[in-house]
Amino acid sequence: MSYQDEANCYVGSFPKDFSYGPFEQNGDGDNTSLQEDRKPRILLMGLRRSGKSSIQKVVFHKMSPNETLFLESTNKIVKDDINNSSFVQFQIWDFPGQIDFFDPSFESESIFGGCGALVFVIDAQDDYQDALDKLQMTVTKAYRVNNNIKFEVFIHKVDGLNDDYKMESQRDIHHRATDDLAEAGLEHVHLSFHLTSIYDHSIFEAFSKVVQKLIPQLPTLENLLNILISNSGIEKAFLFDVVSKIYIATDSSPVDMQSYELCCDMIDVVIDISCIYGMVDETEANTFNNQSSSLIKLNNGTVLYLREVNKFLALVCILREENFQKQGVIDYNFLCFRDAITQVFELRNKCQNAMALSRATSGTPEPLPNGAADSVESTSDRSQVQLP
Ligand SMILES: Nc1nc2c(ncn2[C@@H]2O[C@H](COP(=O)(O)OP(=O)(O)OP(=O)(O)O)[C@@H](O)[C@H]2O)c(=O)[nH]1
Repeated sequence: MSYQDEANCYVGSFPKDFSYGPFEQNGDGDNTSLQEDRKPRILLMGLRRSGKSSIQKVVFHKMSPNETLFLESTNKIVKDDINNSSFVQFQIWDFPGQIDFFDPSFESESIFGGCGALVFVIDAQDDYQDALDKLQMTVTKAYRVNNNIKFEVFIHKVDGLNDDYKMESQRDIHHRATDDLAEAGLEHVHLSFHLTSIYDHSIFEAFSKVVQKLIPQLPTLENLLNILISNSGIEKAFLFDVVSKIYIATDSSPVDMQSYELCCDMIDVVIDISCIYGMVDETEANTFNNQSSSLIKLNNGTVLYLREVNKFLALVCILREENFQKQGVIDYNFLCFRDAITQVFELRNKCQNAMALSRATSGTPEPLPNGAADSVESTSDRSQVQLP
């Protein structure tokens, strides 16, 4: 089986969680629209000018941060399909800052019902009391409709703040937001906080964490990465979605921002070089393919090693130069790793296809072929609504 075939294996129907592979390859128009409707949603909310549209444009549309200065205010919900070009597939809904939950036209059931994560953006350069009030209102409203939502608070625009003030703001916002929730009787609701800016990699890192929480196979991917690094003398390994530079998994050692930035930069280098020198045919859109790999030796004795996993995913490893002498072992272990990942998603595909088939024939879901019903999936699947 070629690598391209392997990538195509991931195509399938994924009713609730992340889908793997472009829908267009499915070749079934009706099925495609069904899948589009069932894609998990990430909602971007927050006050006006807090930076929601900028985040979406920078992370998923390669807009340079400076260009966001010219973005116009959003005045209706903007739905953005993150698919086709990327391994990770979902929808991002960008809300206007002035949204009014008490407006009768605000369909909270359908908006929050199928939502996987709600990202609330707070402008840390501004007075954030109003934002905290809005956060409390938003969480209360959303949690009542769907208690499976992951709530993520981005303390945003921290590029303008010094380190002490950043930490102080985070502590203060954390404290006040959790107090507000406790007052509303929602002390059990968990909020995750991230310090972010579009002017550095923090926004990509934060989005990686949001996306990871919605990938049901994450523990398996982490385990596979742990096995790979411990048997190959690798210090840190990231599994990247190449297009968005979101890492969908890493091994269980702590992530330090510098390592992540190095790996992101390496992906940029590989893509740039591939675009300049790797294009066989002028019409070729994606030059990152099964032949892609790269090795960069830094002058501090560290090696960065990139291998493609499939059309959308790359493994980027950081290791000491002396450990790279056994490159054969690393390469062999990588092939085992890639096989294992393929199997994980093939199994996932089979389960999803079986569920889709049983739905089509009987109208009610049947147990998964391996007998392991995915409770999270079925719960959320029930709450999944058709898009307006
Ligand atoms: N310094 C700094 N400015 C940012 C950052 N992110 C966004 N901005 C700026 O914030 C302003 C508002 O950004 P938008 O993305 O339009 O904000 P929004 O939340 O979508 O605004 P509405 O559509 O009105 O709700 C723009 O001028 C951006 O350039 C950041 O990380 N740091």
